[in-house]
Amino acid sequence: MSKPLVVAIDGPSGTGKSSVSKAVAKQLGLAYLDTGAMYRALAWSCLDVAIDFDDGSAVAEHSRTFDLRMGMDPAAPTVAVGTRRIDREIREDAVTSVVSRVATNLDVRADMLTRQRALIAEGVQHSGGVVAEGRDITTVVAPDADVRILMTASEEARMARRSRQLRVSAESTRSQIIDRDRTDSTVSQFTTAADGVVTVDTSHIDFRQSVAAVLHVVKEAVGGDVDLSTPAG
Ligand SMILES: Nc1ncnc2c1ncn2[C@@H]1O[C@H](COP(=O)(O)OP(=O)(O)O)[C@@H](O)[C@H]1O
Ligand SMILES: Nc1ccn([C@@H]2O[C@H](COP(=O)(O)OP(=O)(O)O)[C@@H](O)[C@H]2O)c(=O)n1
Repeated sequence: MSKPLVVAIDGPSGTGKSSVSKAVAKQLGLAYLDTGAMYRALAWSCLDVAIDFDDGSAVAEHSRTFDLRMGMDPAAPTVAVGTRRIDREIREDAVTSVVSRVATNLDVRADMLTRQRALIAEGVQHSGGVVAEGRDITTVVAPDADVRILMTASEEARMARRSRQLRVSAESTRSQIIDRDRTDSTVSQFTTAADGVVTVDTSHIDFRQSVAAVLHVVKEAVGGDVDLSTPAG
């Protein structure tokens, strides 16, 4: 890759952001940043040290001071607080059900913005670029990214994927994703594409086709600078 490449991908839950972003980062030899995992890590850490979620300033203060460490290798991304790895813990219901409470705290978002921009700069420096995904990457965190994509999918497709992924009923998935997206959308706009953002609708395409669709958008945006010949590892 001749020059740094930043790919920003946003979208609601279950559209395929994480899995597709990881595969694209692998294919392009870039770092991978899961910004949702950062909010999840904060929620986990607040639970761990028993911070009252109703106390917005205590949550924001904790966000500014906790020792969050993100590993950005797309083949094995990691999340830790200090030396404690919490990759599995942040996916548990206890965290999923409270994560929007920390993510809708505007002081928390300001802190995460600083952390995320620093991580993107690190990805550019060490890996020649980064694929960063979340809810506000194309609009707030990296509005100048070389490639900006909004992944969408029908509510049915998203619920079906999540229930398959978590092995739970579609109904219990509803509150996990639809209600959470509704709360999240009070602070970030991730259901319609902002100016210059390309929409990739994954409702009727499978995972491999979604990866190919994103790679196609990257290629269109940066042309010959991208080598798509290396197979994903
Ligand atoms: N285009 C697709 N078609 C079918 N399943 C998909 C597709 N993209 C992702 N998946 C699967 O759907 C589930 C949710 O994907 P994930 O990447 O976690 O979504 P998000 O990060 O947007 O919440 C995963 O099990 C993933 O393998
Ligand atoms: N850029 C981002 C990414 C995630 N988030 C928050 O973090 C939560 C978890 O994000 P996630 O990407 O792990 O969630 P899923 O889309 O995988 O369900 C979301 O529900 C949002 O509350 C955010 O506010 N801004």
